[in-house]
Parts: sequence; C-alpha cells; structure tokens
Amino acid sequence: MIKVGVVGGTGYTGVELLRLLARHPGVQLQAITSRGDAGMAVAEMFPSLRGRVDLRFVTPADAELDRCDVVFFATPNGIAMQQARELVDKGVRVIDLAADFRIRDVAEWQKWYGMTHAAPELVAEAVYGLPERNREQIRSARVLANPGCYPTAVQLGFLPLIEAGVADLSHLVADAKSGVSGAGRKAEVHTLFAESADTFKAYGVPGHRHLPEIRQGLAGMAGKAVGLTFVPHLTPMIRGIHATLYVRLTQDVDVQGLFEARYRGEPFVDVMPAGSHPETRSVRASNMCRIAVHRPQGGDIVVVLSVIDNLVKGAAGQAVQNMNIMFGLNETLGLDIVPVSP
Ligand SMILES: NC(=O)C1=CN([C@@H]2O[C@H](COP(=O)(O)OP(=O)(O)OC[C@H]3O[C@@H](n4cnc5c(N)ncnc54)[C@H](OP(=O)(O)O)[C@@H]3O)[C@@H](O)[C@H]2O)C=CC1
Ligand SMILES: CC(=O)N[C@@H](CCC(=O)OP(=O)(O)O)C(=O)O
Repeated sequence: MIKVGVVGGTGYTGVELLRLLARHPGVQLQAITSRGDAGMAVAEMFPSLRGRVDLRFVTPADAELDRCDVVFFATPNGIAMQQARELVDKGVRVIDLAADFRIRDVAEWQKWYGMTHAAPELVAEAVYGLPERNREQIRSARVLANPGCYPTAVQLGFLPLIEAGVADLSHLVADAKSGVSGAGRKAEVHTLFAESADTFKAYGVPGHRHLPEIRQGLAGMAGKAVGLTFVPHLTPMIRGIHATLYVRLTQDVDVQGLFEARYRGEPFVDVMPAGSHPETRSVRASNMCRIAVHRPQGGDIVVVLSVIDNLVKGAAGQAVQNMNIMFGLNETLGLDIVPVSP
C-alpha cells in the first residue's frame, strides 16, 4: 500500500483527491491537513466521504508527512516549494497541484507569480506531469508538477497538430471557459453566487499566469517558440473547462485521422467521431478529456474542441494518474469513473 499525505484537504482539489484516493485499491491515506479545521473529522466537513475516510484533519506541522511515500500539495501557489526539499531528502515523493514547479525558467515564474522561488534547484529536476506527453520521465519523478487546468485542456487539444508539424505556430488561439470551482473554495467576491451566476465574462486577457505554462508546453512540442493568444472566461457552471482552439494548417492533412492515431491507446483522451460537439457534462467527475476536431467548410482553419473536468483531469485525477505512473501501478487504477450525466 502506498502511504499518502494530502496537504490542503479542505479545498476543492483536496476533497476531490480524497474522493479518488478513498476508493483507490493501492493507497492508504495517512494524513490530511487543515490549518483552521485541525481536529475535525474529514467526513464531518464532507459527508460525501462518510464511511470512506475516517481520519481527522491535522495541522501541517503535526502531519508527520515524512512517514508517507508520497505527499500531494493541494495548496495555493508558493507552499509546496517551501517543504519539498525536506520531503524529497527523506525519500518522500511530492506531487504539487499548484504551479511551484511547472515553469522551468525561474525568473519567468517569479515574474508571473509575484514571489521569490524557495527551491529553484528542484524546478530543474521536477517533471511536468502531462502523461500523454511525458509518461517516461514521470515514472522516476521525485517532484511532479501537476499541470494547471486550462493548460491541460489546451495542450491536449493542440498536441497532435503541433507534433505533426502541420500547424502555423505563429498564430495559435485558445479560447477557454471554466466553471467557478476553478477559482477554489476560499471566499472571494467574484465567486459569490450573485456575482458569478447568470452572467458570463472573459478575464486575464492581457496575460493570465497559465499563458507562460501553455507556451512552454507547446514550444516543447514544436521545438521552437510559438505565438499564442489565450483568453480564459468564467462561466456560470460549477465544474468543467471547454477550450476552443483555432489553428491554421500549413499543409493539407486528415486531421481526424491524425488525432485518432496520436491518442490511440490513451486511457484518458477520447477523440470523438468527426462532427461531434463535446459537452463538459460528458466528462463531469471523470478523468477523461474528450476532443472533437472540425475543419469548417473544408478551409485551412482547424477548430479543436477539448473538454475536461477542471477538478479531475485538470487537477486531482491527473495527479492520481501521475501517482499511478510514478509507483508502477496500472495508470487507470482508481480512475475508472463513468461521468455523471445530467
Ligand atoms: N480548482 C481548480 O480547478 C484547480 C486548482 N489548481 C491548483 O490547486 C491548488 C489548490 O486549489 P483549490 O483546491 O482550488 O484551492 P482551495 O482554495 O479550494 O484550497 C486550498 C487549500 O490549501 C490549504 N492551505 C491554504 N494555505 C495553506 C498554507 N499556507 N499551508 C498549508 N495549507 C494551506 C487550505 O486549507 P486550510 O486553510 O484548511 O489549511 C485549503 O485546503 C491551487 O494551487 C490551485 O491553483 C490546479 C488546477 C485546477
Ligand atoms: C475559474 C478560475 O478562476 N480559474 C483559475 C485557474 C485555475 C487554477 O487554479 O490554476 P493554477 O493551479 O494554475 O493556479 C484562474 O483563472 O485563476
């Protein structure tokens, strides 16, 4: 059994991790932290976990995380980087759901995240956990940077076209919409029901912190820098990301065949039949990314539609997928979930 610690068990990605780990046959939950609710039974805060998780929250200081085999950080940016060194030195593997280890250029990270990096030497060795791209490196990772939610949906949608060298790399466009749980559980005015329901808006147009992460990933696929416009939107739904991507083809290819070939055998990417329009509802609560590819009126613009659940393939589910790979388990263990519909 893999002994697991979760730092940040009271947040949305934290409770999603608990939902997945509680039914994972290879895992034993060892410690779940909360600073403010230490002492409370986890199942008292989250009755959905009654009969599944019998631990109480403990403070991070009391969690004895060094007794774990792996620790998930489901915490705000800037927390994992303070504790990862000590854990890794004690042989504990770290999976960070935040962005501390995602950007290889530390100066670039510091610019976008507005803080000084506490463990730049670990950034160099950290592995970016997008299994469809980095599966081999993930196996031996000691520090795993779990991708952001928008970056997961966007990168999986662009990947086959960029790897095949058929995309105009100077003008990639990603128009993405997220449910409100993407902003986390902490209280903020813009996520109040009366502020976020029955309305729709873009944000972060001049520059969102996922822009450098996506650009880095796409440049890695292309072998050179890419030009990307990324516009996130907040939609009045709880879960889900819908990314609409626009790519100009530089040569005539069978795009449907290209996507099907690239993702054949991938357990968590479903290339839908030509002409499909995937809904976020079709992946809700599951680790699946569903993709449809269009070429409107047979022109040279490809429109890719990519949907994920931001809390699962966009966070906790992908983190468990990465843990499975890191520990040599079947990659789908604990993740065989039929989406909730409606
Ligand atoms: N929501 C989403 O869809 C996605 C989120 N992410 C990333 O995952 C991380 C967690 O997000 P999310 O679950 O939404 O956030 P929440 O705000 O819902 O939860 C944050 C958690 O972190 C804990 N926490 C806060 N500060 C500290 C601290 N200084 N030390 C230890 N624990 C702390 C809180 O617990 P307590 O206060 O009880 O200690 C809480 O459990 C973030 O970095 C986010 O950017 C990534 C992809 C998608
Ligand atoms: C809807 C919403 O607010 N989404 C968040 C992104 C989700 C997230 O937490 O991503 P990171 O892990 O990279 O920080 C945002 O735009 O800030």
